[in-house]
Amino acid sequence: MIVDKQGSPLLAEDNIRPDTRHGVILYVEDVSVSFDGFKALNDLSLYINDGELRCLIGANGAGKTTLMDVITGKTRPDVGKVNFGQQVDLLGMDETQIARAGIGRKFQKPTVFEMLTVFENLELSLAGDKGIWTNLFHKLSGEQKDEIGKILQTIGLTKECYMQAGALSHGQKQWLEIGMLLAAKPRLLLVDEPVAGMTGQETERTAELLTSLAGEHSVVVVEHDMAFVRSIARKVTVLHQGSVLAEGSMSEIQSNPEVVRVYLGEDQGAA
Ligand SMILES: Nc1ncnc2c1ncn2[C@@H]1O[C@H](COP(=O)(O)OP(=O)(O)OP(=O)(O)O)[C@@H](O)[C@H]1O
Repeated sequence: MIVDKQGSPLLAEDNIRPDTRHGVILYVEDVSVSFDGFKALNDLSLYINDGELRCLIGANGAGKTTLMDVITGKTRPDVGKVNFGQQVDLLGMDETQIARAGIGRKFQKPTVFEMLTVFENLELSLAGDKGIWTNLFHKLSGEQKDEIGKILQTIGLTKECYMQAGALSHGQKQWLEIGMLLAAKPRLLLVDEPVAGMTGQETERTAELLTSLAGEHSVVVVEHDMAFVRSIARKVTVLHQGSVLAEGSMSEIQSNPEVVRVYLGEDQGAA
């Protein structure tokens, strides 16, 4: 769930409408980030199209997390431009404002409310900004119930709706958290290693889920599991030493000698 500094859920109504008339929802241009003189991002440029599903890969330390941190306002770049649509300058906004603008981030570890049911978790993400307990006793409108029903269907947890979230499998918790993000109707979703620790079946289901979200949402997935990346990606961006090394379809990436040398080399058998 996306919350503001007071812990209140951010609402879909808070979202602004990014100008995507050129088909691009996220512009990252010439961005550099240094930590004590070390360049974690080095003159990086990247464009995410409206409604696309993009996979971001790269060795440990390539800069993937730093890039997500820059987009979501957690880290300020030394130089560069980051725009949501053509007009909205994300570098002039803080983390809460960026989340409110319609950029949702899912971290690797699920953070659902374990003591509450699946339904209640979604209810909290959807309902007003009056604090958790008021929200739980606040009567949902028919429209809100429909909305939760739709999200439950999307994340495949309709049957588990009255189950305590703590009793869900690891994969189900990940899907619930994606559902909680969806309640805020983000235009752009950043998803960090969604299938780490999942069973084969859960991984397949996650591939279907993320693929189904593209179109209505733009989705950027950071993932090391190459089989998973191959199963969902239409376009892959490879980061290396803080810059974009290559971009293209999975087969273009796999046959790029530079990518094979610096990233896929030892993994090529599995990839
Ligand atoms: N707060 C920080 N202070 C100093 N160095 C940092 C900081 N954050 C990241 N770095 C360094 O920046 C580089 C890029 O890190 P980043 O976490 O973005 O890589 P990554 O591609 O996400 O790696 P991983 O796949 O391991 O998560 C690394 O060398 C890391 O040690």
